[in-house]
Amino acid sequence: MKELTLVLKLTLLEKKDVLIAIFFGFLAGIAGVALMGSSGYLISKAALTSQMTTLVVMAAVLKLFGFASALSRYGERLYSHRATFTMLSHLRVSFFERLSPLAPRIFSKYRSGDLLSRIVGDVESLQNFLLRVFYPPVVLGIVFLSVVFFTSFFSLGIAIVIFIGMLLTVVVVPALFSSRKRRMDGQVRAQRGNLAIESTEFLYGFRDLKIHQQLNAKEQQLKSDAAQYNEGQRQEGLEENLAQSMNAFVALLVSFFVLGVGAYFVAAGELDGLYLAMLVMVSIAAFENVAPMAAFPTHFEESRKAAVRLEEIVAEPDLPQGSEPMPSGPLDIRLDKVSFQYPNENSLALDRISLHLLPGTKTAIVGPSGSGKSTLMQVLLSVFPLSQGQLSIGGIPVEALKQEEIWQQMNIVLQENHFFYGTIRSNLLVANPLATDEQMIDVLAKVQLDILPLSMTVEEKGQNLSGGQKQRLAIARAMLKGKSLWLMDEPVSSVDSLTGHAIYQQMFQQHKDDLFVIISHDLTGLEKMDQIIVMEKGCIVESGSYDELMEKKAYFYQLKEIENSVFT
Ligand SMILES: Nc1ncnc2c1ncn2[C@@H]1O[C@H](COP(=O)(O)OP(=O)(O)OP(=O)(O)O)[C@@H](O)[C@H]1O
Repeated sequence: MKELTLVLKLTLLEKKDVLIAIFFGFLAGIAGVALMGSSGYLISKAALTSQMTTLVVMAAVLKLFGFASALSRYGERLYSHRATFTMLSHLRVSFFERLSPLAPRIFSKYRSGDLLSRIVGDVESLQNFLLRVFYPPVVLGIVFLSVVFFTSFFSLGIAIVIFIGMLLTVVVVPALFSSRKRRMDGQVRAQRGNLAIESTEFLYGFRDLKIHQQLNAKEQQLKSDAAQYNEGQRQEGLEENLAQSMNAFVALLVSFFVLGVGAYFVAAGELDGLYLAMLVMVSIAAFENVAPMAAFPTHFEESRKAAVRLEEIVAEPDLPQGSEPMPSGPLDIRLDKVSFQYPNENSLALDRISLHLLPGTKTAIVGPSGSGKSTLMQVLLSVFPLSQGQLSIGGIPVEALKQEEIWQQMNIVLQENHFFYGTIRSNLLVANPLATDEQMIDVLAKVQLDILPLSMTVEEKGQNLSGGQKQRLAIARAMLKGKSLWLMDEPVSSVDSLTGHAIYQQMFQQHKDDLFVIISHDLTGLEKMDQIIVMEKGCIVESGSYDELMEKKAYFYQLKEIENSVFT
């Protein structure tokens, strides 16, 4: 139950609706029982009396109970569903708020299909929490206790039979089916997750699967996963029907028992025969609503598992966040023996990196593939928590700063940049919502992209732009942001070298006082950089200006020699 605390708390935010739903649920249940009971009484009374007025009054009362039952059921449905959907919206908002800070790291742990299945499927499953787990037992319990109390005035024996029947149908039968269900439920949930994972991979990788002629094989796999999931759901449905039928059967047996015991008491002179039909009808009506209780363990287990699966995603400790404001003025970045290890990896991706990056300087980070350059960039962006060491910006440790404030101060261009469906204008406004058309045209010109009109449509993920155009649009976006810390990971790798160098020249000339950190595979043009950091296997193996490193004739010099030999 502990796992459902958050859902319960969010449900109780709509306390008023929940209480009204319980009240109407009780009213509908008790009116239904009263309707059946009074009809039983009316039948007996009609057989024994010829007094018309009594019969007319009884018939009117019957009608009243009928109306009351229907209206109360409507009220119950209205308020319980309103409370449920409001709770779901609270849950989605609270889940999203906790998920969004984890977004940069989340895919190292979960596949997107799995995330989708959890976010959509599990949140959806929790709609059953109020409707089938929380309030029906409360309503049923109150209705049953009222019925037991009422029948005890006529016959204690019958009241005890109904009470035992209640224990059987509300507790014993559901408990018998719950362990079978628990086993089955785990399988169906895994099958659903699997299907979601395979479907998203199929969609993401459609082009590559087609190129490599693997589409049919993957399609077959998907069909077999879907068939397994369908079969699992079918079995689950059968099991649920079996449990409900069993419960209805036990309820009917109890009503027969009430009839038998009642008849015995009438024969023994312990019960007035006038009330026998009424008590049997009361019992039938009270047990009428009990069949869905067989599904209670199913829904309880489903809600519990859904809550656990959702909590698993967001339970990951968030990065420590402080509240210190970002210092104003030029900012420096200092790394002091910073190490970083990816979760579930054995070796360090960054090993005791120490660096001091000053305002007004340009630093290039170079090194072979897999040496840790992008990881260093992610650490500078404070996306990952450090395994060891300290990172400070403007003299303040990053743990003391708010993550959003850190990003607020940075012009960031990553290897892969996202473009939204919209226009060039709307994609530029992401960086600076207040930018004017003139400013946007100006930055487009600086990255030599002014042939693209601001109103041009950008398709999803920028599919209608070339690789180089996307990179230049990302740089234009960073320029528009206009902050003093520039972090760029291979920003012009898909741009021809002439245009790439012209863009760098523009940036460096226009932003002389800013701090630039640029990851580059390309070793040409690094003469303009103030500092070059050479990385290998997560360590800094060399650093210095271009001339210093060339003079040293060590690692960087050798890389340069290899590059020259390849291109000459
Ligand atoms: N999300 C991740 N989870 C686990 N290990 C990772 C992850 N990302 C990178 N690594 C590992 O960390 C090491 C450094 O990778 P990184 O991407 O920083 O290298 P890089 O120098 O930027 O490479 P490239 O030049 O090819 O982009 C590599 O061994 C890589 O396998």
